Amino acid sequence: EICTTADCTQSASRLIENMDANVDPCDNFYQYACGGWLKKNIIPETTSRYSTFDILRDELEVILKGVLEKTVEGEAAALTKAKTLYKSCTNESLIELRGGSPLLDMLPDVSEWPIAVDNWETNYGRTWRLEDVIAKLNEKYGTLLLVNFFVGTDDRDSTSHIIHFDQQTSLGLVSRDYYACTGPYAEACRAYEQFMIDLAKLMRKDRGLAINETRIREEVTRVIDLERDIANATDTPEDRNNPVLLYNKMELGDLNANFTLEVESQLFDWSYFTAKIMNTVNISVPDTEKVINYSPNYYRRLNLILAKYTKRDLQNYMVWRFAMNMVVGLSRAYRDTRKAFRKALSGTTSEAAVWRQCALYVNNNLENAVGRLYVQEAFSEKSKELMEEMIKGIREVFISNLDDLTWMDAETKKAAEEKARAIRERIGYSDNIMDGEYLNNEYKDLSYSAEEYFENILQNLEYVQKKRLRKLRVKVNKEEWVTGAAVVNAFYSSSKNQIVFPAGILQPPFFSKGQAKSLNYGGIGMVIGHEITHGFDDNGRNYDKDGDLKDWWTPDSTQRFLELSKCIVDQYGNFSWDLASGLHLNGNNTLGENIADNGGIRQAYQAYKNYVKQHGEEPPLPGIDLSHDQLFFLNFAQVWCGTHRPEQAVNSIKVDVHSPGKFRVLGSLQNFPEFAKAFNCNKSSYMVPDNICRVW
Ligand SMILES: O=C(O)CCC(=O)N[C@@H](CC(=O)O)Cc1ccc(-c2cccc(Cl)c2)cc1
Ligand SMILES: [Zn+2]
Repeated sequence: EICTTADCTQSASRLIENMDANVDPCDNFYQYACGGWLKKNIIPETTSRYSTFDILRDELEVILKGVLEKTVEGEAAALTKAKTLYKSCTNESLIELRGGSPLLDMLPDVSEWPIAVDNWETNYGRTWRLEDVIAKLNEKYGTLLLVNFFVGTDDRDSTSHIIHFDQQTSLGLVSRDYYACTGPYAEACRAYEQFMIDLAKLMRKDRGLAINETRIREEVTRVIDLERDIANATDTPEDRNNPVLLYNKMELGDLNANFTLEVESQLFDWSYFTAKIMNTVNISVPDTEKVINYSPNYYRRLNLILAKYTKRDLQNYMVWRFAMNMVVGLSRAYRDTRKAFRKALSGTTSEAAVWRQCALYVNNNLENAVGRLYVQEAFSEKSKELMEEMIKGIREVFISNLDDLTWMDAETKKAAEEKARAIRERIGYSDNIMDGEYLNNEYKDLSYSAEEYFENILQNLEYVQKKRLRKLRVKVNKEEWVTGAAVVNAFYSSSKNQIVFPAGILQPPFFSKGQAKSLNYGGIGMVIGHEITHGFDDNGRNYDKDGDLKDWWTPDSTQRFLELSKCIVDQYGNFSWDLASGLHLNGNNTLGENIADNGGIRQAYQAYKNYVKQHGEEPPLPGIDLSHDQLFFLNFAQVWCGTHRPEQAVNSIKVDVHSPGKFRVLGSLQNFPEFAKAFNCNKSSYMVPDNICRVW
């Protein structure tokens, strides 16, 4: 009784197409699962990473294009706004006509870019204050530089918001390693420098100003030296992976006392700076205000750096960081200054189609309006209850697995179970987005012009910042979703102790109500287990069931957790990635994701076996001679059939907390004996290492 429904037929052919049955699954299961896909697919020139997962996102963008281009009479105002924003973004001829003016006209608002004007000292330098520029770029342009001020959830009181001072977390180049400018980073540095030179020249030309190439190069060199110093002043991700150590609570007034910052003998006034930002949302902040300082050492190092540079250098740097991101909203000449830089960082030789960029932009900025359009078009309600059943089963497996853990004592197990039971789930989309009133209210302060894309971008930048800053005196809304619905991804929030599965990921190969359960459990089941396990990874484990940073572990269980995690750090750190010129994965920075992957596969598989025990074996799939146990692993692996451009590989190995797909598949299967059993792999094969790692 082979299953010959459309779903079974389609999934069977997809599985067969992607695999390479000539490869021994015990030698290299990734090659076995994806060999067919790798033979058939070439990365498009417009993308830096191409995989089954990325193709789902590309397909989602096609759906967004359809719904954003469609005019619907009498629709909610919020939906029309999304379509207007999209139209302004795709209005290429008008954007071309406007050249660089939209950017050139607003630079005075941030005290101008010295490199692109004459007499900057006279017109701006004299009254210039570092606090003013950092504050303006923050509260109005969403550009957080030098002093990274933001309002966020209080780690130790997840119902409240609090002001945070952090190190600069965004750099012009990908990460601090790039500033070595040698080896794989040389081209990126060169292209970054040329990008700044070309933009400065273009702006001076458009302003009818003389161009002194030597002068420009000198200033550009100083800007990059400054940024390199800033990068080297930041704490590394390894230094920042323990949220307990990051949590330095103090009073605003203490910052002036303990963290001196001085520019050309001008003292940075932290209270004045905070007021400059918070006054824009009418919130007064006294010197006794409690704040969190995530990076005291960075601020101490920063002062030494500021002593080496002038106001002009700092201004050149800050406006550059803003301007470099704004060229995407301008004419071809301005976008072209960024081409070589984009190639050096991602490997792409051409921009994505404009409609794609615009669909992505509108979805990122109006996620609830676009989410509504997407859900109406592509989501089936039936998915919700099936997901609830799967989540229930996988949660139970996580909890029953606690009994097997010899390394955790009873007291900690009890707390772990309570936290697992307390995890709240969000599936598909928030009901709010289906309520026109709610949606219109969320976007009531936004109004777009179909002819002014650049101004629309500025409006969005300010809107997002003000919305965040206004939260300071407001309680955290734990019901709020941490993501839009039109998103191919899933999430765990440690402060909300919440797992989220947006509509966008509830589709094949992850999930389909008509596809075999073995495929659903190997797909979305794995993701469900992954998200649950995030609550217990090296970061999530520090938060209790209410999402507060509170230690619920006995010292002994903590000690054992760290020992077992070390096994995973070493295992993934041993993977060398050919696409990234042989660089090894960073076992520390990817630990949380690797723990989540290793937990997820185990929980999903066991939940599947429980399902089969209860409902009986499923009928075989047509044309593929594999058991459903084997199909579970095959579908699991095929999520990550894909490849990266070398530039992107170097980029992601530095900043992505996820290991590259191939190693996520290989690493988690090597640690899971049930895989070896399903494929009868013997002890000596690559997929069956001598010692395996296990945490959850
Ligand atoms: O876009 C990216 O590169 C990140 C995607 C990403 O991992 N998102 C996760 C978001 C998060 O981390 O909680 C959600 C997720 C997606 C796929 C898988 C999965 C499926 C099959 C096999 C393996 Cl080894 C892993 C596990 C988790
Ligand atoms: Zn994850």
